[in-house]
Amino acid sequence: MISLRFHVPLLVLDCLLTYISSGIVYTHYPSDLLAASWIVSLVKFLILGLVSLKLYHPDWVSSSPLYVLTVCLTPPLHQTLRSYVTSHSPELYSGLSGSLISHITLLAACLIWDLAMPNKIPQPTSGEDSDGKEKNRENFIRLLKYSKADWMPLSGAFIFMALALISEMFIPYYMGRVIDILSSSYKETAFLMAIFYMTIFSITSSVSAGCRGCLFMLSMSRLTQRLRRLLFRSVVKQEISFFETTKTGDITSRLSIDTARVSRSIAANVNITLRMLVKCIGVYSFMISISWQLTLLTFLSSPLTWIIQKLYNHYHQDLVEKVQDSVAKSSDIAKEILESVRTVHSFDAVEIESKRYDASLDEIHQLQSRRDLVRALYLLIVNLAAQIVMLIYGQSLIESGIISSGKMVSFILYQMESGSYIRSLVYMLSEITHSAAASQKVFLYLDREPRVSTSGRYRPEKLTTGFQFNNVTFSYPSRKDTPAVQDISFKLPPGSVTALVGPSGGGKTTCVSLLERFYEPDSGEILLDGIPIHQYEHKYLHTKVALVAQEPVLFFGSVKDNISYGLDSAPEEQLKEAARKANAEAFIQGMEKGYDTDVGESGSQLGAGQKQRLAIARALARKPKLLILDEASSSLDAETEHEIQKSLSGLDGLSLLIVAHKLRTIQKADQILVLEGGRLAESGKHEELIERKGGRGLCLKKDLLESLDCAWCVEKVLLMIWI
Ligand SMILES: Nc1ncnc2c1ncn2[C@@H]1O[C@H](COP(=O)(O)OP(=O)(O)OP(=O)(O)O)[C@@H](O)[C@H]1O
Repeated sequence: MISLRFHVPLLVLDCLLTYISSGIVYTHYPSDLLAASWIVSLVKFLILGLVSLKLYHPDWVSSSPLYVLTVCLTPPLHQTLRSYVTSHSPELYSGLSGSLISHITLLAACLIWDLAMPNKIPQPTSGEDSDGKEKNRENFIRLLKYSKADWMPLSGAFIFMALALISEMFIPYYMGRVIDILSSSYKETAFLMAIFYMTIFSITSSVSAGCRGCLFMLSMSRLTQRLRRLLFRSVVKQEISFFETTKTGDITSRLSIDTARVSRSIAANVNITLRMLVKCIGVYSFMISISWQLTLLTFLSSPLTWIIQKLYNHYHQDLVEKVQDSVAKSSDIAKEILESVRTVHSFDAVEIESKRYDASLDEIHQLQSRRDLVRALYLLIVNLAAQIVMLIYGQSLIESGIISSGKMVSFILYQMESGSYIRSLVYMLSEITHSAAASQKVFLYLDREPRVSTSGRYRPEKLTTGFQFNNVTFSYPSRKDTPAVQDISFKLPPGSVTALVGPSGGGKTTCVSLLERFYEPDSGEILLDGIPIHQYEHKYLHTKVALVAQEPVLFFGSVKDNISYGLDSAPEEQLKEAARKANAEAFIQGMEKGYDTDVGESGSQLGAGQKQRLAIARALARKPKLLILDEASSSLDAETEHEIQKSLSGLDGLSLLIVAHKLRTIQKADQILVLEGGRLAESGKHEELIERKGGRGLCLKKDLLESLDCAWCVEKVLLMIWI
């Protein structure tokens, strides 16, 4: 933002104009210097404004008039404030010193703005595309748009913030006055007035600060909530491979930490901008009015502070990122242990796992301590350097009678205030740098479109010919060069039962996932009634295809909630009928509250067989055209399985696709598809496959036997004996 091509000519011209115009105006208005200083500023603004438009600089196109306006307004504003508040007689800045101070103040503000809103922000590590440049400003504006709904509390917060700041600024001034009154000839009225003003400003500042904090917190939490809601919606609709390639810890940390940080950044940015503005015009006006020499000295120490700050920011940012990573890692560990607590207990690994978690906490602690130490050192160096220089010089000014000790006290208080301001500024600077990165990450997820499109709109009244795989080939995104299924073609006619069999890793589950549209085939097509399934409306398709997995996932809630899961509305009779067909009605009615019984977290209050029957009922409640049972009867006894199959086969037009290991399931299937190494090795009815018993699929070789999973081997052995 700071450009020599822009600032140096402007400063020179400003000094020249101030010198000439002050001389002219002074001769015409010797008695009203306040009015004179406003006229000088107006003239300067017109000329400098025109010139600044010529001094083209890309970064300054939008903000140059603001810069000129601030430079021109600061001196008369300062004079006016000073004459009203302190009864000082106004004076004209007639040369280099006045203009220099205005420019330096503003340049310092620009520098801080530059630091607060750097052009380059840390790039996300996820490898997602991003242009990076100017992104943080764009993100900030986008965040402001998200905050539109909170304009009332935010405006209130700004007003209270300005009030608090203005009141704060007057307190040190009146403290200095009290000291001066006490150390010189005591005047009671002046003393009481000073105390009165001090009290009024203190009360106003405290009340306003309280209201400001409250309103900021309110709008911040509302924004956080809004962002979380949007982010969750966007994340949860992503395709399955997104969740396979993105760590859960990453997603949850974006939902919880990054969203909060991003909303905080609004308050932080506004804090910086407003505080800079009010402090620049206010605190530094007071400081200059007390002693311009000391103020200049404070400014001269700024480059040193700035260099230290740059170094600090660089190191601190690195540490903050490490802390964030280790926090995410630690929550991943905790999650993993808690999710597999049964295994941990059965292997008596409680102590080992606790130690693993302890180690992750220790790592966080070490990193946090290092970060805090660096911060403490930084503050110490910055504050000490500035204070010592100023105190030594201040003492010489008092000794030579240039300022009174009361004024020196006021100055020190102002300087301390600006010190505390720098502290919060530094905190907010790092906060803003990280919130820029955080908002980048949040927006990346918010803007991410699922790779599996859900834009299909086709939803016919009637379906007639069923599903069909046409030369389908697919590789998982994480294993691009090894196809999980290759050139597979088969049909699932309405009303038929198809068994998918084969050794582990053969591609059975992959076929199911493709039917569910968890992934998109790399080549070939999956058709429903001759139309590619991606052209169907997403919700419609998922009522036509229902999946029951081997270990079905149930959700916390009642039996009824679980059966009607995902359905907008379903009459109770429809749910009961589904439960009946799934052979679940008897056990549901046997429960204390029947359909209203809670199933516990993830269905923990139900047995494995009951869970499977409930999951089958949930699938049937949607009245699907294709029901996929992915080893879904593994926990059912033979009789229950038989009952379920009987009721399912009675359903008109329902195709069943069964990923099976059980002989009895295979025997009854209309077609058996044998998948090996991702290819369709054999297909046909049970009898046909047996007739072809010399064929590959049923040939029992020793090496093949070893490579197959246990259940499949048992099936083969049984088949051989049976044959
Ligand atoms: N999410 C995944 N990411 C990468 N590769 C995968 C993924 N899921 C499966 N695979 C691989 O794809 C191939 C087919 O796996 P698939 O799960 O479809 O076989 P399967 O016949 O269902 O096996 P199982 O009977 O053990 O479930 C295997 O080589 C497997 O390692």
